[in-house]
Amino acid sequence: MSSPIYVALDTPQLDRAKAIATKVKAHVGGIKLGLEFFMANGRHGVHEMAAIGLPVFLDLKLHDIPNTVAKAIQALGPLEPAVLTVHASGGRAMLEDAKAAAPVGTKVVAVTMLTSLDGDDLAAIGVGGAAHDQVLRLTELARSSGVDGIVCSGGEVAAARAAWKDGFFVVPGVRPANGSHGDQKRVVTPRHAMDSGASILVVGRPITQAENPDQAAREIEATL
Ligand SMILES: O=C(O)c1cc(=O)[nH]c(=O)n1[C@@H]1O[C@H](COP(=O)(O)O)[C@@H](O)[C@H]1O
Repeated sequence: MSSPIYVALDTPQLDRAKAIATKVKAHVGGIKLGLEFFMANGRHGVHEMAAIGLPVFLDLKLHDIPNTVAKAIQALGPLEPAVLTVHASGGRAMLEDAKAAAPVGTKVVAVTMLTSLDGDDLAAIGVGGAAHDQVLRLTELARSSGVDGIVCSGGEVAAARAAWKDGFFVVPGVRPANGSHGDQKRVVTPRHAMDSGASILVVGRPITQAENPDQAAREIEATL
């Protein structure tokens, strides 16, 4: 079985993204290209990275009115990413239209609550209650809107999985024991996330900033 690790290649430099992907190729199941990479390298960059031969997770976290999101996804269609993100808080119509606009083979996953946020951040944007409840509310919205899965932290994935048995669960914000959290607030270890029901893990800096990215990926894979 291929590794559940998707390495987040958060860099504007195409050459650097290619070099890291090539180094870690044997120990990851796919690559994740996000806003930083896409803003700098666009569709051309995605094509170049796809040529490496790993599945591509295109993480653009689309969040706009339904028509705009659907048209943006249609425009991305020829890239045929394995996974594409939208924000669950864009609402039911946006989620339904996003799924309808995506290529058949692309999993559309809805970001529930960013792993960089905690309960205080929710309160600051006027959302009452705990992070856990907000994630479960948006999980149910995503499930009933027909997308393929969600993005959440490893702290909520067990409850989300219990509520949506065949959903696709993406867990970022994972750190090896004693790893630096950086800007992430809701963090668990990769092993904990997998044991709790994650389908795939997104791992960025613990691999990309390591002195030896291949060894870092191998060490994380060995804990799973
Ligand atoms: O959708 C994502 O991938 C995502 C959602 C989320 O809630 N939190 C989150 O960190 N991410 C992404 O996961 C990656 C995490 O990177 P590291 O913190 O460096 O491992 C980044 O590329 C983020 O954009």
